[in-house]
Amino acid sequence: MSKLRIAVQKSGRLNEDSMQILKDIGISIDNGKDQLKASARNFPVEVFYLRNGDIPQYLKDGVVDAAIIGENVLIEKGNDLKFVERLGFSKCKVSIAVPKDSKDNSLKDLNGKKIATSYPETVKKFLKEQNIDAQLHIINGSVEIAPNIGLADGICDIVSSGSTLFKNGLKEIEVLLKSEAVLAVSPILNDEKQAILDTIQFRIQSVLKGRDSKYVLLNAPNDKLEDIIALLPGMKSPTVLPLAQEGWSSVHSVIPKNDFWNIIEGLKANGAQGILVCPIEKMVL
Ligand SMILES: Nc1ncnc2c1ncn2[C@@H]1O[C@H](COP(=O)(O)OP(=O)(O)OP(=O)(O)O)[C@@H](O)[C@H]1O
Ligand SMILES: O=P(O)(O)OC[C@H]1O[C@H](OP(=O)(O)OP(=O)(O)O)[C@H](O)[C@@H]1O
Ligand SMILES: [Mg+2]
Repeated sequence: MSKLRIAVQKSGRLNEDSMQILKDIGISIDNGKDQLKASARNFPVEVFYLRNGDIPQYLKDGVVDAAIIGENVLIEKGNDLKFVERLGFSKCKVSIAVPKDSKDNSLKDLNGKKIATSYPETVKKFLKEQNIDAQLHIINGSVEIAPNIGLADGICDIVSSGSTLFKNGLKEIEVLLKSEAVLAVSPILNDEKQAILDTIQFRIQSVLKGRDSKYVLLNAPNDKLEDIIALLPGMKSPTVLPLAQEGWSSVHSVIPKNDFWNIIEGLKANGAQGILVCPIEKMVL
């Protein structure tokens, strides 16, 4: 039986969350130190530990079948490579920034200027679309230092918290794209491997839905049940069970994590008591 070869970043910002998601979908890997390849014990998967920046080429060549990779790198080096799932971690932007006291305040001010970047293809495409003619200076790291040492007028690099820009006295003037870790796939996948990928994708979706939701249990006075139920979406609708105490019910439901506090405050305002909130490990619809 064939195995699906999945690439993950060997070390760096994506590694830990990538290994965690594989673990959460039930793929156990014996991860020996300095091992570049490992087989899962309980699933037809082989994991390859590679540099994030090298992964697009391996996908194109069919050397690996799938990969957990930053979307920004896929855009820069992936040409027509597709991804099948956004994974919700390593969120960042790719932005253009200039010294904060510079008179350049918008993209058009960079006409005829020099931009340092590790993302030349992304920047070239963007500048062309925007009709800006700037020169690129390609460097692999510490891009934010370039304007301070007279290497360039501006930079284009990853921005997350913004602290690297701040520390180097830079201001963001344009966001080219937003990125997060994605599950990318090789265009060369046979049916057997596609079936393994489908199973992995289904499991990942169950884990991600679980992470985005909370399970809520509460006691509700029966005369307020209608209002309380109206606040709770549930998977189909909330479960309502009578309590031993007359006039009260127990209500169970699933709520989206990002609306959590609003819903809880609404429940309390409608007389809900003993509200319990539990994490959901996996959610299979
Ligand atoms: N500060 C950040 N906050 C959030 N995500 C980030 C940040 N920096 C990088 N990323 C994301 O994580 C990915 C990996 O970044 P990291 O710095 O670990 O590796 P790298 O040096 O770009 O790659 P390689 O594995 O090729 O050495 C980036 O491509 C981007 O998608
Ligand atoms: O907005 P911030 O939260 O400051 O994050 C942005 C910084 O993070 C990344 O660098 P990293 O720390 O990965 O170092 P690297 O350049 O060696 O990859 C990126 O290249 C930026 O420099
Ligand atoms: Mg980095």
